[in-house]
Amino acid sequence: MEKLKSLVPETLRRSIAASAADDLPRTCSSLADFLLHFEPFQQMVRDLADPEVALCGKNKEAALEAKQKGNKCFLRSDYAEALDCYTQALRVAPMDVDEDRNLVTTLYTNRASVLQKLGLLRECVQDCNRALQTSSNYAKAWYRRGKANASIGNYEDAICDLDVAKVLELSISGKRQIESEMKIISDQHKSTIPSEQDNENNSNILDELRQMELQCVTTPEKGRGMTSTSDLPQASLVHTEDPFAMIILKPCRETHCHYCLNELPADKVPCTSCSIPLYCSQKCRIQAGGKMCWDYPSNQNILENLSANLEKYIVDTTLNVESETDTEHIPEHKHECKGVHWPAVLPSEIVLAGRVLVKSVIKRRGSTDTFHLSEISIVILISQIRVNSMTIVRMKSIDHHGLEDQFGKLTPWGEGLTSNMEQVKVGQAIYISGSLFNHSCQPNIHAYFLSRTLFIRTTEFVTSGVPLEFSYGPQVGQWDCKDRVKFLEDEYSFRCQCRGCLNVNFSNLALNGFHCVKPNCPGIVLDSGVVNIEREKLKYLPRIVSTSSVEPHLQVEEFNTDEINKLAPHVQPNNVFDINPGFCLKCGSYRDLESSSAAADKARTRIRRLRDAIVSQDVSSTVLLDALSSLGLLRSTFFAYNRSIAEAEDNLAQAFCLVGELQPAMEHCKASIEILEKLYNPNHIVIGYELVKLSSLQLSLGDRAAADSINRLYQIFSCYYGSHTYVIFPYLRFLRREKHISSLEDQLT
Ligand SMILES: C[S@@+](CC[C@H](N)C(=O)[O-])C[C@H]1O[C@@H](n2cnc3c(N)ncnc32)[C@H](O)[C@@H]1O
Repeated sequence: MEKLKSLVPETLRRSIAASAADDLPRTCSSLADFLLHFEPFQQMVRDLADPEVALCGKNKEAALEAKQKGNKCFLRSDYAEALDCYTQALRVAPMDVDEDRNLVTTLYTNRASVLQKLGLLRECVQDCNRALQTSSNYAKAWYRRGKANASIGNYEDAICDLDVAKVLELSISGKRQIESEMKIISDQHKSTIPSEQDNENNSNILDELRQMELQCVTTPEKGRGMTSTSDLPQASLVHTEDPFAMIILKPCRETHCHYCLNELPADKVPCTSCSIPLYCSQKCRIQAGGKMCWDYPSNQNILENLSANLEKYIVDTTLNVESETDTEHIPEHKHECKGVHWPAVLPSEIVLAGRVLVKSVIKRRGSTDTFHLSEISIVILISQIRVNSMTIVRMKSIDHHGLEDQFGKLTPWGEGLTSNMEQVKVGQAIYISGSLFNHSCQPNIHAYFLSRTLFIRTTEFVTSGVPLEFSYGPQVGQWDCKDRVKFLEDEYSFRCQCRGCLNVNFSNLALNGFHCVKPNCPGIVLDSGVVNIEREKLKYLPRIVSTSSVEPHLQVEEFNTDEINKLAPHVQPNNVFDINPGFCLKCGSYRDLESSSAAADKARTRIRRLRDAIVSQDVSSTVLLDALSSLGLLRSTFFAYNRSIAEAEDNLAQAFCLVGELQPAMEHCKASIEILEKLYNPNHIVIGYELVKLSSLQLSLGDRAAADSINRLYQIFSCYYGSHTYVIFPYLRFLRREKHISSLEDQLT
């Protein structure tokens, strides 16, 4: 692709780059004309579309080779490697429905053995199901399913599985062995007390989604946007939606399901017609690609000698998922499957545009409208995708079992939760209604994803008619106004008109502010970048602060009294000096920002060194002491709520944790939270993440304040994720359970 791009004449490239909207039809047509008559382009399309040459065709020889490798790994007990080999073999194995026992059946059965060895018993049962769906008379697969079902306590299924295996087994000795195993399982079954069902969290999402009346309103500043016709309490679910079209991002192609975007399990399911996508289940495979071309084998020949119950059991086991799956919607992968697999070679936005087009074409079939697409509409579509698509993110999962161990032993939280929560970008999607929500750097709603479904919740009480806006990325508290404005202009090509950017705001000044040169003065000193963007807003500030209330002739709605109150202690109430870079807003003293910045940069370099040491898990006392003295310098140079101080405190908390000194770790963690509470707000999700770290340290130290921290973080997460809190942050259960255990211990002592 890059090579092809470099072959487009420079003049043509320049004329397209410099095109105004009116010129685009002409310049784009020139590019289309050029490519249509350009032989290397034609050849590339031919190569990509040729199933023989293309990357994604099935290949029986390659599948057999990978299978052999898998068998060898299995024999030398290298199960992890065997798992990879069988999965690779399944990706390229063709579905030979004519053969008595096709390769796919054997591969799923072999992989089931590996999964059994690895203790992944549910996954083992799934692979047996897949094997039986292609060859229902395969005794070995029924037998393995029975053994795995017995191990996870599904005794009734296990007995049925072995019963079928016994019928299919040809040798008398084999039948006897199965019979004796059935007897053992049956005895185990009788001695087992049925366990209580975990009924928690079965709430129906649709029940939660009240009949919110959202309406689309248009303003000159932001175009269309969404509001509610009634007041909305905090944490209300206001919108859910499945994407019109979606694409998995390239870095996640081997790790996440290509349909639902959840992390892939050990029993990955490849596409039956090509070798590219991987799914977490058959259901996702079918949703993505539609029902595939092969038919299920008939069960007729094995059903003859069986009881009616067992007959029904076989039918249920071998036909379950496929027949139940709703395939009404338009499958995204189907038109890309076989021949060339475009997502492997083209940029995500182009593939997404292709999926939008296919869906539109299919939807119009049957309607009388004709569908005509010119080069210019494709260009518009692609640029609209840039503006309107949403990036689907996932919270990187924490290993719960590891967590449980840590709680069990109450060991220090070195590698656990004192590190920051990480989000992974997994997909890009078009949501038809979701893309009508505008951006705010101080949002009042929060968007998140469960598999590919978008959910939107209020994070504060929202009065009817107030715009509902989530953040497209930057937020007040994270960056100052000029950085946010620049980011949004670069990434989304609009100048932000949100409340966080238009109004006076404490964080916009504090985040990168300097300390006054007088050590005891609480005033803020601003640099020229901040002054330039804030000067207009600050013009009214001294008068507002001096009267402690907003003067009637000023536009009241533009001033948030909470923000003014936060600023009041740090600025001079009387307008006696100008707002200039380097001058304290409280006492007017001058600070030489050039030399202060140079000194602060050195301190930040030493903090970065500490960060590197944390990453390599090798924190020496020299690095730690250096960082501590740098923190002192940052505190005397920067304003008390400057973000660099919060970051230094956070790094020190992690470093002390790593070296096993939990008390100072906890103090630094608290200091970081104190700053972030001012920059964001005390109930912001960022504070929730910090409280996870703090509470885990408090638990390790046996500090009773852990209970309050855990309650607080639970409140914050519930406000952002409502009934999905535990689905998104499963470890919160462990924290709450541990809090409960500590409080019981307190009662005992
Ligand atoms: C995903 S669309 C939102 C819906 C859009 N307003 C419409 O009329 O279709 C994003 C576009 O909305 C506008 N927009 C969204 N948030 C904005 C904001 N805070 N300030 C100014 N324009 C905004 C920008 O034009 C941006 O490119």
